[in-house]
Amino acid sequence: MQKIAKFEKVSKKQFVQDWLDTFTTATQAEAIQIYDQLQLPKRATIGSAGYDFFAPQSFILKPGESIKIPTGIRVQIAAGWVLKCYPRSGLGFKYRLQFNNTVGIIDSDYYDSDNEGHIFCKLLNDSREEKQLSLTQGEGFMQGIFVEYGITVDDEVDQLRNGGFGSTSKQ
Ligand SMILES: O=c1ccn([C@H]2C[C@H](O)[C@@H](COP(=O)(O)OP(=O)(O)OP(=O)(O)O)O2)c(=O)[nH]1
Repeated sequence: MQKIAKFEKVSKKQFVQDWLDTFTTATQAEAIQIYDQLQLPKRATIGSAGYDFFAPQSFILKPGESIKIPTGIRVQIAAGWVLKCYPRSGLGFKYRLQFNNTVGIIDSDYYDSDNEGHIFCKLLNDSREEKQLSLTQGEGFMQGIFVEYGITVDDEVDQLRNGGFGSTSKQ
């Protein structure tokens, strides 16, 4: 198996800033407490492809509701690889849990961006059976899979990334 990546927590400063931007009623003390309890993503078994990301905080999602989650995690990825994030299958089966952006693509050069490569996720409870999703802090909610990719033979891109969603189209 090729070892091509390493998960880390973003800095406490970055996490607190992003947490308070996202949850405007949260306090700094709450954000610090959440940061201190963050766990790095893990695979459940030797044969699992997906690294489970664990909920930084408990939350409830009613059908039709969505939530943006600053995971507190960044990842160093070798060139030529990408991390693709999906909802955990069990939550998909039970609640049709979706990402607003369908799949989270985490590029290797996101790590060096101005938000430290902080991975965010936007979840939607798309249940058609009026099922409310209740997730406890520390429970897995998304899985990330490292995938190798290629580029075209005439690819000459030389632009550098600095930022999250939509950053390369802003320039
Ligand atoms: O669910 C996601 C998807 C993306 N990202 C981060 C990592 C990724 O490297 C960066 C840019 O994402 P993407 O390339 O998918 O978005 P874009 O809107 O096309 O932005 P860009 O113009 O920066 O490529 O945002 C997340 O944290 N969570």
